[in-house]
Amino acid sequence: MTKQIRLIWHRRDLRLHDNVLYHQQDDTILYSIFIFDPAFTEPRPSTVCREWQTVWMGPHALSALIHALQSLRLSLRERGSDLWIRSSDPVECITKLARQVKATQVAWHVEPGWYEEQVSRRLRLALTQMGIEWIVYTGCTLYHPDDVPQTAHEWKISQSRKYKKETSGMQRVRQHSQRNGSSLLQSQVPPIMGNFRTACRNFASVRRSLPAPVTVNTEPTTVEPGEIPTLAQLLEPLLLQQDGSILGLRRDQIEQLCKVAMKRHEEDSGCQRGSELWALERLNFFLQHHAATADRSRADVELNHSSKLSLPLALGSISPRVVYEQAVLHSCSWLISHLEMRDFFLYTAMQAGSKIYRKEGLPMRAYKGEWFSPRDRSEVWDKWLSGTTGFPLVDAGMRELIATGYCSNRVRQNCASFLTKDLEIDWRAGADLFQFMLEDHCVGANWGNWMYFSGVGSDPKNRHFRSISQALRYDPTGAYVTRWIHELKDIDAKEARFRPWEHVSGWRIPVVNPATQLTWDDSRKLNEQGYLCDNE
Ligand SMILES: Cc1cc2nc3c(=O)[nH]c(=O)nc-3n(C[C@H](O)[C@H](O)[C@H](O)COP(=O)(O)OP(=O)(O)OC[C@H]3O[C@@H](n4cnc5c(N)ncnc54)[C@H](O)[C@@H]3O)c2cc1C
Repeated sequence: MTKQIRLIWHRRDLRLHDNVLYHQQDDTILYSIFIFDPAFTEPRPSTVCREWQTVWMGPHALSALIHALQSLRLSLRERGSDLWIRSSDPVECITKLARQVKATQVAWHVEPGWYEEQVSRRLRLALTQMGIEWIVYTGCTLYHPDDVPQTAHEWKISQSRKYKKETSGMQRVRQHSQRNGSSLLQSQVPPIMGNFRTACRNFASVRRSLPAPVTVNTEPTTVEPGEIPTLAQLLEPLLLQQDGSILGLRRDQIEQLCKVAMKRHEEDSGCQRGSELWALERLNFFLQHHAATADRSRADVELNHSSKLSLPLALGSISPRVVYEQAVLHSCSWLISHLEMRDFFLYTAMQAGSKIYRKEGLPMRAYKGEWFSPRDRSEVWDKWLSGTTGFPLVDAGMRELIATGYCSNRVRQNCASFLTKDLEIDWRAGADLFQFMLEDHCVGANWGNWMYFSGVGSDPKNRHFRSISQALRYDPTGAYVTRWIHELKDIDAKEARFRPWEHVSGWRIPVVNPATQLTWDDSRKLNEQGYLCDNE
């Protein structure tokens, strides 16, 4: 029998635990590679307007990626293998390397996203022509695509409360199928998130996670391992850009963002934030000490009010199934619900392909509003992205995002609602900017949530957040906004944290009428008593 040689192409699956690519017949020789695709670090046309460019992986995301790769390489070296690193087009690189090591198979994971699927498709074609076997698995979701309903009928019946998994038997037949050549599912997933989650829960079971391999069977080669680029090297193309060309950002804004990310990168190099080891420790720490008392209504999650696992989940340095298993052990049901929510957006992205980038989105019903191009509203666009709209919750969120690449779900929702429903700017500008800024960017979660909160996604309620009322409810002491808005630091009046234009001399004029940022009840309260905070 010919010796099996498998080349493993790592994408957003930067882990050894629960990684099916490392589970093969014992005598298969394994080689692993990660490729920096220039498409992710070099400017590309933005989704929102022709004149602007964007960069898919911004400084914060690149910083975490480097940590995750350093850690994965070390783990592979400890197991007798290595992680090869290259910077080039993945298809050219893999086909060349496959020839060089005489690979009989190339294996990789599905990644939601149109471009990501196109690269996967090109590679499948090239390998088929070369007569090399290819194997594509799905490892990013909680529920495996082979286990969820496959037909419109199955989706429908499994949404019913009366549906009984044990009596159906439909899903058991598919339980052990692993191979999945295309990331597209066979039938349309339900457009409403709640229906999707109920159907998955009723119909499918979460597969048991796989252990990390103790050793990785490999053989010496003449292949150069390659260096992991430094953050400074990866940021070079970005820093060469002209003023305003990247999503309208000024050069000084880009330089500042890179400076902040470089500083954080150094600070985080000890713990290797985003890596597999960091993620597993974070999961245990959070579940043991904080999950039971986390107040998930907070805009401010600084004190462990949420898991902060979005970064390793986006990089694939932690498996959603491992998070699930630990959440079950600690009876943390809300965390499981959030993983299901994540699945909904990933499945939608896998299914919709390039449609998630359309202005009209994937609406439940046609969107009736008007959107302006951010170029036509460049002044307010700049105020929104730099955190100077005058509204503390939105401004704090954007400033936290710039400083860390992260802000809580509540804050992201408010920033998205404000841009699209108050400033009436095309939602895709916001999604492009978040893609560039977020450390935890994930195509499905980012583009899906943006569609959802701008009214062209799967939100049946078409929510419009009133940012002052939201702040009163979710940041009632104003602790969050004072942390990020230094102009509010020395102001004692609590009311000023919600309506600073009334209390802080020289405060910028808010970009929209403040009355639009209050619910009807809060508006009445303000009119009647002249203030919003009860203790003043
Ligand atoms: C406009 C907008 C853009 C977003 N972009 C992204 C993105 O690019 N990447 C990303 O991972 N999340 C995104 N989210 C979802 C959410 O804000 C983050 O996942 C969450 O804030 C991460 O914090 P956490 O890990 O502490 O979450 P927890 O509350 O602890 O939740 C656990 C995990 O569940 C998943 N999750 C939770 N909420 C959502 C959600 N609404 N949608 C999808 N997954 C969810 C995440 O993987 C998260 O790590 C976005 C939300 C909005 C409103």
